[in-house]
Amino acid sequence: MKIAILPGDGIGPEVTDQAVRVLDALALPGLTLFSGDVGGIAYQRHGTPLPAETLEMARAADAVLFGAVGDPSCDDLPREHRPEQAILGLRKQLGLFANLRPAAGWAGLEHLSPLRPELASGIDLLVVRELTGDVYFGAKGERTTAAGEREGWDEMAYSAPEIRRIAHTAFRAAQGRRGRVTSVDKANVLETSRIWRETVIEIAAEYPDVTLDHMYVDNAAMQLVRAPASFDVILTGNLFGDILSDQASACVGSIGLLASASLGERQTAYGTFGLYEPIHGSAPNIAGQGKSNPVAAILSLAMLLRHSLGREAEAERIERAVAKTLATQVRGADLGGSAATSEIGDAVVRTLLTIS
Ligand SMILES: NC(=O)c1ccc[n+]([C@@H]2O[C@H](COP(=O)([O-])OP(=O)(O)OC[C@H]3O[C@@H](n4cnc5c(N)ncnc54)[C@H](O)[C@@H]3O)[C@@H](O)[C@H]2O)c1
Ligand SMILES: CC(C)[C@H](C(=O)O)[C@@H](O)C(=O)O
Ligand SMILES: [Mg+2]
Repeated sequence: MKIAILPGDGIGPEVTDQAVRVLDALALPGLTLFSGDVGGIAYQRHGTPLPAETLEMARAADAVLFGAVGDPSCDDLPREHRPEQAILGLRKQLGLFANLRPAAGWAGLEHLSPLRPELASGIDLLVVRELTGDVYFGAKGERTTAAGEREGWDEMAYSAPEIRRIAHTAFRAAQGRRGRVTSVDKANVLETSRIWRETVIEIAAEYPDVTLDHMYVDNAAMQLVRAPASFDVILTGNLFGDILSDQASACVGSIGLLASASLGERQTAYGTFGLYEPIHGSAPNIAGQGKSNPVAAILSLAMLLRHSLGREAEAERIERAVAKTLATQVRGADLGGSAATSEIGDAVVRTLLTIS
């Protein structure tokens, strides 16, 4: 079993280190770890945010554990050199079109949500975000208007095959959950969303056991804070999914808690090849201060073990260790506590070793 570790920038290395410690504590036989540069650090060392050797390392692995990319000192670079291009390039080039972002309320953390505690504790949803299409990957550029002013433009497109495959992911996920898919779009305005909605309806016919409803994204953003427990699976495009998943993280307490899996079609000897990362970014405002919450990275490792390595028992063991750690008040500043990043890692490892 090969895992490529790509820590990246800012708090990426801090939180990934803690996830790797948890992985080490499991002492899985036959596991080899490789690590590579990605993002701003890769640009500094190799002149590109996604060096060919990093991409090859990811391709050759059974799974990728990714930290975060983003470096404010790169903000003025041309787009192709900016750190964020690395994660977009990995997703696209590895065919990782299905991004799973689960968000569930944590017992004992309800008071950290800006929502009323009874609303926060009822949250148990999965954002299924399409990850290799939409306005992210359309043509883009800058031009001059007739009046001689600068104008930026980004093309938004979704093809029916792209929509069909992510719809299948969402319906299958709903079958293993509460059997409900809410497809989120902007079909009252966007052509991409009209095709999206019609295609999702077509695929729904193959899943008579799943209930489908549709919501415009503006209403979905409102319902997510008004009645978050009403959502089971949220099926949506790349841009809307990016935004709604950060919002869902605040509803359950902190962005430092939300993990993700990015999956494609490639099967390995042990499961589905995938890339696993917290939904948060490189958080330059707290990087290097031991203030980052490594829980999202540790839970991303659990998703890796589940989906790519076929290690459900170990995935659940990590999830139980995290739940117990949070329950014992070992919490970082984002959760109102004072534990440092490494202390949270220590506590998860310690707890892991006491449960089977
Ligand atoms: N997949 C990725 O690599 C990814 C994801 C999102 C943003 N980014 C990049 O990260 C950089 C910063 O972006 P941003 O500030 O908008 O988003 P961010 O997610 O990095 O930070 C948003 C806020 O949440 C806090 N936060 C994030 N993760 C935390 C954690 N684990 N523990 C405690 N607090 C945490 C930060 O301190 C900040 O206040 C940008 O360059 C952006 O492009 C990368
Ligand atoms: C860094 C950025 C390109 C990325 C995205 O928008 O997909 C991030 O916000 C995420 O959620 O993973
Ligand atoms: Mg995001």
